[in-house]
Amino acid sequence: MTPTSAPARASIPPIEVADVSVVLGSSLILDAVDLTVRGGESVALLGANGSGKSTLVKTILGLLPIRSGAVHLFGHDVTDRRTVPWERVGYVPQRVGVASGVPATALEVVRSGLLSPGHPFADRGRTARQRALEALDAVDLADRAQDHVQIFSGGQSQRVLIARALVRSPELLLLDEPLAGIDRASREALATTLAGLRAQGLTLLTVLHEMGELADVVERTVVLDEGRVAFDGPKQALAHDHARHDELGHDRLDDCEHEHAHGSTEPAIHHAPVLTTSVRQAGGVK
Ligand SMILES: Nc1ncnc2c1ncn2[C@@H]1O[C@H](COP(=O)(O)OP(=O)(O)OP(=O)(O)O)[C@@H](O)[C@H]1O
Repeated sequence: MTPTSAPARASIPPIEVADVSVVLGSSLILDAVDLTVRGGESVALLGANGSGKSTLVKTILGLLPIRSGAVHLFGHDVTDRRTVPWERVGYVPQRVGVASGVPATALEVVRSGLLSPGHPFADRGRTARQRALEALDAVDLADRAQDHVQIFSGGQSQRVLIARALVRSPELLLLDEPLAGIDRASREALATTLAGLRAQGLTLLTVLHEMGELADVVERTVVLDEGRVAFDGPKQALAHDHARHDELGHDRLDDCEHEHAHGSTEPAIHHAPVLTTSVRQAGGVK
């Protein structure tokens, strides 16, 4: 097999979701979803509860059966798991409690990110330790390496999970609701961490309920609505749409839980707004 050349590698999108439908139980959860994320992009995946965000992320990772369409990670079909370069992909699941009753230090949790099928001892040795310390340093927790994760706050736990995802130096990071349930200071620390990763060229796909502190880290937003892509475009276009709430009236915004004062001229970027026809037609929807 001819090795892929560097320019060809660079032009292959980290994520390519083409016309993907997913059925779980007897329900169509994803309906003909298209999503291409190019190298170095930072994309927020927004949508109301149950719109299919986590399902899409798990589908991208090849964890759920695809009814139709195809998902490629770095050009490799995810249904053929053995061919996918998983070391180039990091995943931070929806917070599952980093401690989970297991007495482990932050360093041990992060080292466990080096384990993979066929490499049962990859977390051992000096190099593994060094890599784990570097990953903890990237989330500003190197000084807490020997602390037990049971005593960590929600935000610190989230950063440990990010460090675990970073320990294999991935080029693509998928994060499922990293801001959920953590205090403001931790959210700001996370935003700083992700901004730093983005500056290093990492590709980011982040599931969010609202952009909040991550607004500056995101350049493009994709909104799911009942399993379909309802919007895909620059975050500014979505902010503009949301700022029109007052003109539209709340009967069009029955999914709105945002906190900004209506009547404010400040555009706010939140979770899945009910999109207006104008934005759908303005080229935001693909
Ligand atoms: N294994 C499953 N079997 C059947 N239905 C499922 C399964 N997993 C998820 N669903 C359903 O799929 C829909 C989408 O769920 P998903 O978790 O992807 O939504 P989400 O947008 O991530 O929501 P949230 O913001 O609440 O996390 C929901 O209606 C959910 O109940």
